[in-house]
Parts: sequence; C-alpha cells; structure tokens
Amino acid sequence: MIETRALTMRFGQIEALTSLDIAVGDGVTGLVGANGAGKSTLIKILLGLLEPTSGTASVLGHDVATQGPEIRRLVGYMPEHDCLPPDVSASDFVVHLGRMSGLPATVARERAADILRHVGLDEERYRQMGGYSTGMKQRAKLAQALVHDPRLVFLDEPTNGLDPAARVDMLQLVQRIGRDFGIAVLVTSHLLGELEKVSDHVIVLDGGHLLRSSATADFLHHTGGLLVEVLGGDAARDQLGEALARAGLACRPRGAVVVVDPPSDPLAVHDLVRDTVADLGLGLVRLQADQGHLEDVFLPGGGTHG
Ligand SMILES: Nc1ncnc2c1ncn2[C@@H]1O[C@H](COP(=O)(O)OP(=O)(O)OP(=O)(O)O)[C@@H](O)[C@H]1O
Repeated sequence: MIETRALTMRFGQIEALTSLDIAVGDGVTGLVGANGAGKSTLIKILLGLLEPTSGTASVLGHDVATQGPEIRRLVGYMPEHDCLPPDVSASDFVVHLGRMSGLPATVARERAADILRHVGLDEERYRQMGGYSTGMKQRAKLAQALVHDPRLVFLDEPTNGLDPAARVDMLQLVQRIGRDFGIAVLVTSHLLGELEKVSDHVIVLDGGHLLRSSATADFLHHTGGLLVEVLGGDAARDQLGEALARAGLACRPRGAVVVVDPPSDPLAVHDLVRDTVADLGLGLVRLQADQGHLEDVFLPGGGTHG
C-alpha cells in the first residue's frame, strides 16, 4: 500500500523525518509517536501535499512526487485539525466532498447518507456542524474521508479531544473500516495503548526516526515477559519472587502473579521457573507469556524493576 525509501523532510533547522524506510500493507496500521514525531508530516507527503527534502515514497503504486492527484483520488484523508465549515450540515458537507471526488449527484447523496449512518451520525447530520460536539465533528471528518469509497484512508489522530467512551467508539469504527469495509487504514495516535487494540501492524516514530515497525502481536510478545502464578496467596508469591530473583531473573509482583521481565535466554527460563517452583514445593497454577503493552517500548529500561 505504502512504501518510503530514505524519506527525509527538513523545515529549516528542524528535521521532521530522517531517512525513513517504511512499508505499509493491508489491514489497520497504527502510526505512533509523541507530538512532533513527524506523523502529520509523513501523511502530508504521502498525499503529495508536501514535497520531501529527499528520498522517495509511493502510495498504491503511485509516486508521491508526480502523482499526488491520482493518490488523492484513491485515498481518503481525515485531517487532525478542525477543518469543518460551521454553517454547513454534515449531510451537505459530505455530499459536496463526494461530488468533488467525482461522484454523480444521486450517488453522492446515497453514499453520504450511508456513510453518515455507519459513523453514527443520524438525525444530527442535518444540523449545522458549528453546534457539534468534538465527537460528532470527528465522525463528520471520518465520513468525508470515506464517501468516495477509497482503497486506503489516512486517519490523523481520530481520537483527539474525545472522552474515554467516545474514544472506544471511534476505535471500534476504525477497526470496522479495516475489517468490515476492507479499506486499508493508516491511523495515527500519540496514545500508544489505544492503537495496540485496533492495529494489525504498528510503526513507531520517534523524533522523525523509525523506532520500530512490526506486527502488533510481535510487539506485544517482544515487550512481554512471563507471568507465573502459584497456589498459596501473597506469601507463596513473594517466596517465589525472591527465589527467582536469587536465580538471576528480574521480577516483581503484580496482583496474584509474579511478572518475570523478558529474560536473556527465553528458552531456558521456563525450565528455571518450573524447577524453582518445584524446589519450593509450590503448586504451579500458570506460566504464560506476559502480553506487554506498547508503552513498554518507551519506558526507560523497558519498564523493568530489579
Ligand atoms: N510547516 C512546518 N514548518 C516548520 N516546522 C514544521 C512544519 N510542519 C511540521 N513542522 C515540525 O516538524 C516536526 C514534526 O511535526 P508533525 O506535525 O509532523 O508531528 P506529529 O507527529 O504529527 O505531531 P502532532 O501530533 O503534534 O501533529 C515538528 O517539530 C514540527 O514543529
């Protein structure tokens, strides 16, 4: 879907993207990074709206340097900033943008009604958008990105400004776009935890550099250690934790379990834990991979404690 090679973008002294090589496939891809990491800059380059300082990028096989209009015909874009005219209804707005994308009037009206219903704007769609809540505005922005039935959508911070319940709704919508509508999605967020729930693949940018790009499952596996639970309550848990620490494993209690941080020898650790539990005469309830969180990637020392 998307490929970049040594993509670099400088604004004067600021290097917003540094020699970025990424590849984005089908499904939902999360683009994660703190504010200023370069997410919006990358999206604008991919849409052919910004010319990169050096390097190349292609979207759906089209070169961003020369084929911006073709890319924008095939791609939907939900910008981060507030860009809705306040004195227009969502219905008129989405119909208008559908027509701008080349849909005949009747088709644009039908598609707009369908898509507004899908994103959860019903009766409100006839009201002027100036009076909308942030959640309704985000839905209207999402609807205009989808009205022309794109093959790929760029969603720039779709959960920005939403309360927790509205965030969950928006993330479910993002997931449905990828899974049910079959549209590839590139979605950005500075909140790492929310993207791990909806993305098949995650790309992490840090100060314009690629920090990591991998399947979400690998990410979670990579950042996680082991969870060990034994019979005997807190006393047994602490006894085990102390014995594992003596055996050279970094671990800590979390609720009823002992969390063992990612070991240097992942194959030997299972045997070591099993033998330690047996030597202590404790009953092993479970020994399983700890599905870490994307946040762990950014914690100093990977979030481990001695
Ligand atoms: N037009 C511009 N002129 C000068 N500097 C810019 C411009 N656009 C972006 N930058 C700078 O480039 C860097 C990356 O910005 P960008 O907006 O891409 O980050 P982001 O990850 O999308 O963050 P945010 O979520 O805050 O938008 C920042 O340091 C920003 O200040």
